[in-house]
Amino acid sequence: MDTKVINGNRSRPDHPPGCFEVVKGVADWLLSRTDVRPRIGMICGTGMGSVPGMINVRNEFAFEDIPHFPVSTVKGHAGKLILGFIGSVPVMCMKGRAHYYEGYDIAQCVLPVRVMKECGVTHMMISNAAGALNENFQVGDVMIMKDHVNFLGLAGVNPLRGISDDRFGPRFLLTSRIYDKEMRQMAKQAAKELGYESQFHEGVFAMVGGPNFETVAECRMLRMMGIDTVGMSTAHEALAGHHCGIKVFAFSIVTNKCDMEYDSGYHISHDQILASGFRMELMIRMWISTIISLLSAELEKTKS
Ligand SMILES: O=P(O)(O)O[C@@H]1C[C@H](O)[C@@H](CO)O1
Ligand SMILES: Nc1nc2[nH]cnc2c(=O)[nH]1
Repeated sequence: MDTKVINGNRSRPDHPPGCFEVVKGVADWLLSRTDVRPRIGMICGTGMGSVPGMINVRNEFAFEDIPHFPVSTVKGHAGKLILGFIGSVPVMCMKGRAHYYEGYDIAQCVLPVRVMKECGVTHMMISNAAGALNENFQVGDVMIMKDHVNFLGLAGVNPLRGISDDRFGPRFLLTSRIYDKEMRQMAKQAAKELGYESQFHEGVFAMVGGPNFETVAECRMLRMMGIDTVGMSTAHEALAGHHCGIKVFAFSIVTNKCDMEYDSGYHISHDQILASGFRMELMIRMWISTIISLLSAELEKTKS
């Protein structure tokens, strides 16, 4: 059998999803088709639809045309990878994502993050649509993630599971500062400059597996744990990014409140979530554009 030795471990013969050789191969495939050498990576979930519109596009690829890339099957997730510039900043932007609940292995879900790193990305912005557990949050608000509870990761559904390859990062990863402090600071400054402060919060996100929305008892449990928003993406991507040394910034777009009462009659649907996200697109676009202006000065300092 044709096996390969990586760091003293014997890998499966078929190159498991997300192994270094596959990631490097995808990065080389992309870099040979573009002149853009990206510094900022973006994963645009629901509500971030207008952000790719800010990009001076050089190259655009459908996820299904990129070797090994997980393809999104969810309404509202366009499934395009864009390379180009926002101002003078070279970016690699995913318009949509593939979620774990769509049936992918968790390592396949984070393959794009590791590809970003191999393409030169140093800073990443990740968004999700989320339900608000914090009673002070309103639909239309944004929560900057200062931390997360990764229910999948805690249960072992973790992109760091399996053979440890030092070319990505360490076997045992410290995650107590997973969300970059300077980027969070810039995001808060940008919200202040734009006069959006009252709609912006900082808090704790929980990633659950989905695709169902939570029961009332689950919502109550999450809130008791000190969690502010809940969604079906992001934590695994942040983990993979932090693991390979990318500075990670992430936020929740509050598209609905979570149902805390049995007789509330409150109804949540994916279409409502898309509609809420759509209404926030302009504000998000202005905010992201301001953050990138603030970040570009820092990127200049570390230009190779
Ligand atoms: O990719 P995100 O997290 O923004 O997608 C949202 C959250 C769920 O996957 C789904 C629920 O409507 O859309
Ligand atoms: N799990 C979960 N994901 C969401 N995405 C958008 N809203 C929600 C929600 O209420 N729960």
